[in-house]
Amino acid sequence: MADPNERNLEKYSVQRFPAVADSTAADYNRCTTWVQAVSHGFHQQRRDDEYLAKTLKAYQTDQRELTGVYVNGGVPDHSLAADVPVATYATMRKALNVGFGRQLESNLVTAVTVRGTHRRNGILRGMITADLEAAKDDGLAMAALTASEGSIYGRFGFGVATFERSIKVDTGPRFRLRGVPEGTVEVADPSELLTVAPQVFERVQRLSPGSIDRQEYYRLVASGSIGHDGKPDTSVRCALHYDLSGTLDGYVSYRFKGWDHKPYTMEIVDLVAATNAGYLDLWRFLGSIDLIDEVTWAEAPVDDPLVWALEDPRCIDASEIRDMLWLRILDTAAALQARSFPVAGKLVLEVTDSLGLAGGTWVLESDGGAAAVVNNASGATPDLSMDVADLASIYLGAVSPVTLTAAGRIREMTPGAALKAQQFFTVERSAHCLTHF
Ligand SMILES: CC(=O)SCCNC(=O)CCNC(=O)[C@H](O)C(C)(C)COP(=O)(O)OP(=O)(O)OC[C@H]1O[C@@H](n2cnc3c(N)ncnc32)[C@H](O)[C@@H]1OP(=O)(O)O
Repeated sequence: MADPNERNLEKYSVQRFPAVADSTAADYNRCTTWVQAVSHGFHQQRRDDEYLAKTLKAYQTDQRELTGVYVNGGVPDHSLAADVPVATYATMRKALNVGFGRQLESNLVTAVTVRGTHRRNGILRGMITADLEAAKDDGLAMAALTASEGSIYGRFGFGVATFERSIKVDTGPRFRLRGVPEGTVEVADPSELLTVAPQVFERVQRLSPGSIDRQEYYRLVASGSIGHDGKPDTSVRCALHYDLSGTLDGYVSYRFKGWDHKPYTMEIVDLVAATNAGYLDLWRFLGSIDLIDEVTWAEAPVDDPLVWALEDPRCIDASEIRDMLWLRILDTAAALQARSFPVAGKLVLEVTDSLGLAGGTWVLESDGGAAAVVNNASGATPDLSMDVADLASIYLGAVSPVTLTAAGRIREMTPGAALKAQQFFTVERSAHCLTHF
């Protein structure tokens, strides 16, 4: 642990190891015990061998690095054994779309748990500070996570970078979309998604600011190959969208909630479209399914073209707008240089960082398209001053710097600089992330 107090050093030891899927490998048991500890931490059931095998296979494909924190010395009789970690943490590396097609390799943090009997001893702080420092030392400029609670990660410099919301769409007679279909939709066997889903998502990843490249698990879930219990989910159905030239450019996988659930509802498992037409045509299809009154989606964009395509936008009952992707800038100059800024000009940004990873004052100069140059400007008077978490929140346009100034989070030293920064950090379409991890 990076920030260990003496007590923790004596009490705990940390092991970091790659996920292995080979059940005959020496490390397999350590990995399965680690997965069981994660299930425990998230109040899920004990996992059976099938679930463990499938999960570790997917983890190995993603090259996940697992961290476990173990109690030193003995544990009391009858309690969980010393080889069961009291805390878990995992990382993998995936690309983040930072706007205008640019990709930034990022350190994805997931599976963070600390056993209730060891909480609030600084174990999370130790794990996360060590990992963020190591990721930066390894040349990464960005870390990302999705959070179980909104109060945990701001203190570590993470800021909300995308939102999502749950929608219920009334697909009764008033469900009508403007325009006409620009392709065709065909029903397919869900197993087709094992190959099709990653291909379609690869296009979406190139086109969508805020998108994170998906882990292996997604194609398994979308195709019904694995459900929450590790068994195949035979209730999953799927439809594919083809553009006018016959190229497959979108899919939806969905399941019926059952005849005892009223209104009769189709629940979207995954909806991915690489074209605007594909997205709307898949909704046309969903709206046309006989015997179904409602379609629900828990991962809908907040800025959703569907609202504006519907003749009656009140068909959508939206609730629970939630923070989704949280970003943590590890290297300010590298993260800014990774982006393309759509306006030309210059901004001087002061960034504070309580973990000491990304703080400083930077001159950002953009030519309005191809290049952004970032120079260290220590001593210069900044136009704007903000915490590194706030820079993460404006980085893909999740919130306007004008709003963060009004909230007292950003300090504007040069009048008008917050509005200028809003224009700088604009991306080509509202950031949305379809990848939970
Ligand atoms: C990316 C993901 O995986 S998100 C999933 C996070 N995991 C969960 O929600 C599972 C259930 N919860 C847990 O396992 C634990 O309570 C954790 C992981 C959230 C926290 O672990 P702990 O080891 O207790 O945290 P730690 O003692 O290092 O606390 C670090 C700081 O965060 C604060 N903190 C920890 N948990 C919370 C919380 N749930 N809400 C608000 N603040 C919190 C602590 O007060 C402490 O603050 P300080 O250092 O500024 O004084």
